[in-house]
Amino acid sequence: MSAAAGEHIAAAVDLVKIYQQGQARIRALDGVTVGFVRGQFTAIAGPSGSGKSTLMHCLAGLDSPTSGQVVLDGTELSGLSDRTLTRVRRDKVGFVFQSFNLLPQLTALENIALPVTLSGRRLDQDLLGHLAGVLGIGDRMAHRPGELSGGQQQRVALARALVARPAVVFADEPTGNLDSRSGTDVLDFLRRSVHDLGQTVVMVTHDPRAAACADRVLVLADGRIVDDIDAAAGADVTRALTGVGRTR
Ligand SMILES: Nc1ncnc2c1ncn2[C@@H]1O[C@H](COP(=O)(O)OP(=O)(O)OP(=O)(O)O)[C@@H](O)[C@H]1O
Repeated sequence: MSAAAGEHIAAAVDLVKIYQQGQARIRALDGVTVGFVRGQFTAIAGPSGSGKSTLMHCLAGLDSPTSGQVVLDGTELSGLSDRTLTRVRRDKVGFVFQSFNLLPQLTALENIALPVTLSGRRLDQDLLGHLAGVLGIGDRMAHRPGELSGGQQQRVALARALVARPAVVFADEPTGNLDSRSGTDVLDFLRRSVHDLGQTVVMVTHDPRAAACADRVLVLADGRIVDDIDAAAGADVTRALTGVGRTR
């Protein structure tokens, strides 16, 4: 897998994550090996408690595995100091969360610019203009999150995640708090960002319809990958997921 890690923008090798809760040991990840190629949209699906968020958090450097390796854009994450890990996350990763996670006191524009500013880089005005246009938020830039709808807030969060041109965008249930129309817009945008801008996107979802928008669907159960569906080749994702009652 070391060679594979070289071909992949993100890779995990034999990841194990054990949570200790009192006397109980919960094996949230049980030996996950997987690579993500550049410019692909991958969904991580599976039932509640199967380890989707844990896998995403380990891949993104938000959590550290009990054992195993994560390589993100050529950097092996294990053993990095908290400070270095924070910098790697800031420079290489864009995040989109179910709950938007915008700073309420900042305007939409300030929220979008924050990760770039914090890393000491210049905001790419052309990309910002492109993203604002595609997302339809150009006239909302001076608004604070409290003055925006949920769908608009998530579109601001998408612009924030994309404008720094991260190696990988990780999205955790990005449509979970949205009505179906706004959810569809978010998924369409993620697809376009992959196919038009070459962005790599990894999205955790329990929704088979959301997973069906991806090129590839990894199915987790009990901390293991039990299926790897090539949706780009026309596999029927909704049927594959719902047929076996795998999603919550
Ligand atoms: N901080 C923690 N401490 C203890 N156990 C945890 C912790 N985080 C997750 N777990 C456990 O690890 C397992 C995997 O959790 P995880 O959140 O990764 O699953 P998931 O597939 O994302 O679930 P959901 O769809 O409900 O969000 C579960 O059994 C969960 O209870």
